Amino acid sequence: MFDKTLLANKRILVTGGGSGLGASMSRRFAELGAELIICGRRLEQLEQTAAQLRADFGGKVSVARCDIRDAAAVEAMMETIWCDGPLDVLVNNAAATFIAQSEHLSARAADAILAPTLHGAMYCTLEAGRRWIAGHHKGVVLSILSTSTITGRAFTVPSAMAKSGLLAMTKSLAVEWGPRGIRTVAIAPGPFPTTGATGQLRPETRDSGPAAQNPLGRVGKHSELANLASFLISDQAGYINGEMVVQDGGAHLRASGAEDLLQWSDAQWAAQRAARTKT
Ligand SMILES: CCCCCCCCC/C=C/C(=O)SCCNC(=O)CCNC(=O)[C@H](O)C(C)(C)COP(=O)(O)OP(=O)(O)OC[C@H]1O[C@@H](n2cnc3c(N)ncnc32)[C@H](O)[C@@H]1OP(=O)(O)O
Ligand SMILES: NC(=O)C1=CN([C@@H]2O[C@H](COP(=O)(O)OP(=O)(O)OC[C@H]3O[C@@H](n4cnc5c(N)ncnc54)[C@H](OP(=O)(O)O)[C@@H]3O)[C@@H](O)[C@H]2O)C=CC1
Repeated sequence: MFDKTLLANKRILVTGGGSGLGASMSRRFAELGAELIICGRRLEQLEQTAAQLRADFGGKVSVARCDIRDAAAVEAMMETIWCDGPLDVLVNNAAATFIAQSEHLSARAADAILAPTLHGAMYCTLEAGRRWIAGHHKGVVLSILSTSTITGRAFTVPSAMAKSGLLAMTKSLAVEWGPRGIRTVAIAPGPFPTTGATGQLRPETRDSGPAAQNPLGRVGKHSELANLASFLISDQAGYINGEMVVQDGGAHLRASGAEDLLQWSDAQWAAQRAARTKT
C-alpha cells in the first residue's frame, strides 16, 4: 500500500505502544522505516513488543517506562529522548476507560480516567511541542480519540470528556503551532478488538457486540488503523492539520455504542460494580 520508506528517518514516540492498537501502529511504523520509542507502565510488556519489532524489521526500537499521569516523569522521558535527537512524531495513544453509571463515579474514579487520557496526553504534547519550537524542528502530533467526541457516550462520560478535550487541543494547536511547523491530527476509531478495550468495556453480560451493530457488519482491523495512522503522520499528509478522521465503518452515524446499556437493570449494574470490586 505504501512505499516501504514512507516513514524512513522519522523518530516516533507511541504512548501505550507496548500493547493493543499502540503496538499495532508501532509495528506498521517500524515496517515503514521509522525509529520507534514506545512507552507505558509495564516494562516487561514494552520489552517484549520492542524485541519482536527488532526481530521482524531490524530497526531501532527503544522503550521508556513512563506513567504519563506524572508530568515530571513525562518531562524526564522527553529529556532522555531528546538527548539522542529530536522526535519527529508523537502519537498520543495511551488511555483508560471503564463502563459505569455516572452517579456511582467517585472523584477518584473520574480522575483515574481523566489523568492518563486527557492530562497525560496534554503533558506529552506540551513537552514535545516546546522542544520542537525551541529547536525550530517540524513535528506531528497524532492523537487517538473516539467517536464519543461527536456523539457523546453514556456510561463512559470521563472518557468522552477527555477525548473531546483532546479534539479541542488538536484543533486549537493546529492554528497556534501550525505556523511553527507542527501539525496536529487525530483518528476517531470505532470498535477495534484489544484486550484493554474488551476487558474494560465489554463484560460477558453485554449484548451481541459491536460487529452486529456496525453498518459494515464487522469490527475494525488493526492493520486498517495502522495504515491510516502511517499516512497521517507521513509527509504525504503534510497539508492535513487540525483534522480528526473517523474510522468506524459508519457506526457513529447509527448509534453512540452505549444503547444496549440503557436497558441494563439496577441488578446488572450492581453485578458490574461487584465484579470490579472483586478484581
Ligand atoms: C459505535 C461503537 C463505538 C464503540 C467504540 C468504543 C470507544 C471507546 C473509546 C475509548 C476506549 C478506550 O480507551 S479502550 C482502553 C482501555 N484500556 C484501559 O483502560 C487500560 C488502562 N486501564 C487502567 O490503567 C486501569 O484499569 C484504570 C481504568 C485506570 C483504573 O486503574 P487505577 O489503578 O488508576 O485505578 P484504581 O486505583 O484501581 O481505582 C481508582 C478509582 O476508580 C474506580 N474504578 C476503577 N475501575 C473501575 C471500574 N471498572 N468500574 C468502576 N469504578 C472503577 C475505583 O473504584 C477507584 O475509585 P474509589 O473506589 O473511589 O477509590
Ligand atoms: N480499541 C478500541 O476499540 C478503541 C480504542 N480507542 C483508543 O485507542 C487507544 C488504544 O486503545 P487500546 O489499544 O484498545 O487500549 P489498551 O488498553 O489495549 O492499551 C492502552 C495502552 O496505554 C498504556 N497506558 C495506560 N495508562 C497509561 C499510563 N498512565 N501511562 C502510560 N501508558 C499507559 C497501556 O500500557 P501500560 O498498562 O503498560 O501502562 C497500554 O499499552 C486509546 O486511546 C483508546 O482510547 C478509541 C476507540 C476505540
